[in-house]
Amino acid sequence: MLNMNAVHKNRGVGSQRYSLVIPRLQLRAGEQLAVVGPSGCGKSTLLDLLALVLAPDQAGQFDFAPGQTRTDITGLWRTDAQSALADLRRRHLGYVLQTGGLLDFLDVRGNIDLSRKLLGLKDDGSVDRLAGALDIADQLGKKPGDLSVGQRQRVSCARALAHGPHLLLADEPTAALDPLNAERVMQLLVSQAREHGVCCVIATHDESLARASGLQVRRISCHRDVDGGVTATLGEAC
Ligand SMILES: Nc1ncnc2c1ncn2[C@@H]1O[C@H](COP(=O)(O)OP(=O)(O)OP(=O)(O)O)[C@@H](O)[C@H]1O
Repeated sequence: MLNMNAVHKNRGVGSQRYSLVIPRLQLRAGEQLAVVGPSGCGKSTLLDLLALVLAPDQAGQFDFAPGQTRTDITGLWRTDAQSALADLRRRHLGYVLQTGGLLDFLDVRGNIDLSRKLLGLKDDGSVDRLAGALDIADQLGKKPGDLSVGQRQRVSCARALAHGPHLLLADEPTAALDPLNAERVMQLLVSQAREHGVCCVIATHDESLARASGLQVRRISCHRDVDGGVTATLGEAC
């Protein structure tokens, strides 16, 4: 479904330079992957490349094929095809942010339904089904500000899944939670993605939680170069 080969992203210059190298990343439908590594190693940078919000500086190959059609993502960035990139994001991607990213002026139902509304999808009961599965069915009428942090993260997970994306990305979805809630949210997220056959990539610093949740693990490792900058490389599954 997604293929990356020899993809590079650079940020900053000189001793402040940070480079992410992705030698190879192949995602198949339904695959569940955790990207782990310490703070600053480039987990968010990788997710932003996958989320089509950050352009690679170099790419041997970067293809996305959520359905029958394969799209050359590098070509879209080269030609600055912003509306095509936005369309792919809207239709095929779901994104869970570290702190939820919910809209305060919408209630929980409105937040979960947002990704469907943007695509003009009619109510098919999926908002209620997801709310039930994520144990927030009794919170649908509340505003995000009236929820616990764990409930907010579960709403964010429901929102990211409601429109039936092919690829679910989650950036440290459990970092703000206590260990018990972290385990619960991770398990619900993974089981919902599995039930819906959604491929997911979850960035986390918590490798043991990722393994306990049944995710395949790939580490990002960093080394300092002679110019003082840092190169980070996505390793193979370990
Ligand atoms: N907009 C930016 N401009 C320049 N450098 C940046 C920018 N955003 C991030 N970086 C640098 O890129 C590197 C990777 O950052 P990134 O946020 O991807 O790491 P991370 O593993 O997600 O960190 P954390 O776990 O703390 O969220 C860091 O060295 C960071 O300083």
